[in-house]
Amino acid sequence: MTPGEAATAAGGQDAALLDAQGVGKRFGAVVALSDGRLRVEAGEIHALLGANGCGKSTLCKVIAGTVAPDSGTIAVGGDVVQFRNPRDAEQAGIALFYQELSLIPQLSVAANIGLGREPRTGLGFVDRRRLNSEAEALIALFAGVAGAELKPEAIVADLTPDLRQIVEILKVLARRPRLIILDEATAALDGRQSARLFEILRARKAEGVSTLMISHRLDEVFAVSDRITVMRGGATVAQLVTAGTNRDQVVRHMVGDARIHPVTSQRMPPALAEPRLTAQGVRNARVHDVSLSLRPGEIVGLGGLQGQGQSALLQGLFGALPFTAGRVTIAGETVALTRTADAIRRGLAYVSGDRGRDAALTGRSIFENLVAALLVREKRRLVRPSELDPLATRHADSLNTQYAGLDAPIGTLSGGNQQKIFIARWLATGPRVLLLDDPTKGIDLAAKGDLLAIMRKLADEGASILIYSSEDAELIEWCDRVLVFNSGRIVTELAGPTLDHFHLARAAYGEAA
Ligand SMILES: Nc1ncnc2c1ncn2[C@@H]1O[C@H](COP(=O)(O)OP(=O)(O)OP(=O)(O)O)[C@@H](O)[C@H]1O
Repeated sequence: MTPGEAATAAGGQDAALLDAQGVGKRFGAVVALSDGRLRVEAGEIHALLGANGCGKSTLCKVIAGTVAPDSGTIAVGGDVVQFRNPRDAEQAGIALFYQELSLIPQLSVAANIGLGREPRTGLGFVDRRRLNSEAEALIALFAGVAGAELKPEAIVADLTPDLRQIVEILKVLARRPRLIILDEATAALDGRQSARLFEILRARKAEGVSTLMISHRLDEVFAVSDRITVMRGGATVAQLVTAGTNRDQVVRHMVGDARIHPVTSQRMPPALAEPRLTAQGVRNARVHDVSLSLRPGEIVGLGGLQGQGQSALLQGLFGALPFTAGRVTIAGETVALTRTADAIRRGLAYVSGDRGRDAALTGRSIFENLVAALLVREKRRLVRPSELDPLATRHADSLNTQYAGLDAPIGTLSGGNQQKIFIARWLATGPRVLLLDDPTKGIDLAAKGDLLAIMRKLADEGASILIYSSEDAELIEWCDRVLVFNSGRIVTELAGPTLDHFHLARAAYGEAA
């Protein structure tokens, strides 16, 4: 923007709450943003969409003062601003929810929420009573949809991913911003928690507060947003009014000419073979007396509200959260799954959507992250890149991951592209039983289609797949049958005509199909 144009923006009558124009940002050779443009009005909910790696998080970080842009202008309420750090942005009324979370795990919930703006006593000490009561009032916003563990004194490291995500949201709300920026804030939340968040945002909107939300879930975008900005390849390509557009148009802007696998392709029912894996009466901290069997070629879903034992079952089968009772068989043989290395060697693979906690070898290269599981499976200690390089490249490319080279640190990838690498890590082991724990968190629509195609191919080749997804649509469209969990138990099995949104919701809330 020229100085003349900047002056016009500053003097304009109907200045937007936020107006970003021509924002550019490079990281070394990578052009993260070439022409980021975004206009957010006061009192609106605005969605920022685009495929993984298209520059959404970088644009938000520029707006929130975390990343310094190379070019472009940002105006807040008509005034051109230059934020040197997040504190500057906060003073201008902008607060960002970080996709990778900005919490200090060793501190309490209240300390994290109040970080940097702690109330003080007359003597200048932190006023813990006020800190806790302020946190208490914020926590109450999620009353009834968050576990009782969410308390001001709780240590963040002890919380489940959904509760940590809620704490990050509360940390943003505590700052009372005029512009709330949420970078995939619902990724770890279940349906009820997301719905509550949107209620809160609508209430803020009525007070003139705006929200900018990044989401890969088009259902929620169409349910709550007023306007949509779509980015592709580092540039803004469309600015739309939600009521005047539809899913297909938005997706076309997002992917350009790229191809998307049809997500609803039909497949043959799996052959009736002997079970590959059975569990009888298994238990651990969150699983109470669960029995199931998985045949070769089957894709079986785990449904229900978040945190009902689905993840604990998958972790139990993988030896990460060993069962304390019951029996598991693989190919007819009783096995003790007490260590993940044993599970990997028996052909099991576990993909978690919680990339922060379970997946990343932080500080290591993409290559090391890709081959980590394969080396355990093969019991190999020495890495011979000449042998592994082609394999790593093939698997990294299988989900259309964007990366500069296999040597680049994993942390330089966008969130969704990191998740694709963690999925590829397990595909590289050639698993016979694939355990997927909400694997599509943060990955874009095209990659979801690619993942489904890969799952179907693996199943057609005889693998068995057990998948938990927080998105019912994935369970309905991807699975042969779905076991619905409630309080650590399977309450219903849905298949064929009963495998739909209605029956899933009814079973999740405690009624049998
Ligand atoms: N600190 C960094 N160092 C190097 N490259 C980076 C860095 N941060 C982002 N990038 C690159 O910039 C591009 C844009 O990343 P960004 O995180 O903004 O994408 P995004 O649209 O938010 O993606 P996602 O949907 O996967 O979260 C990607 O290619 C990413 O690898």
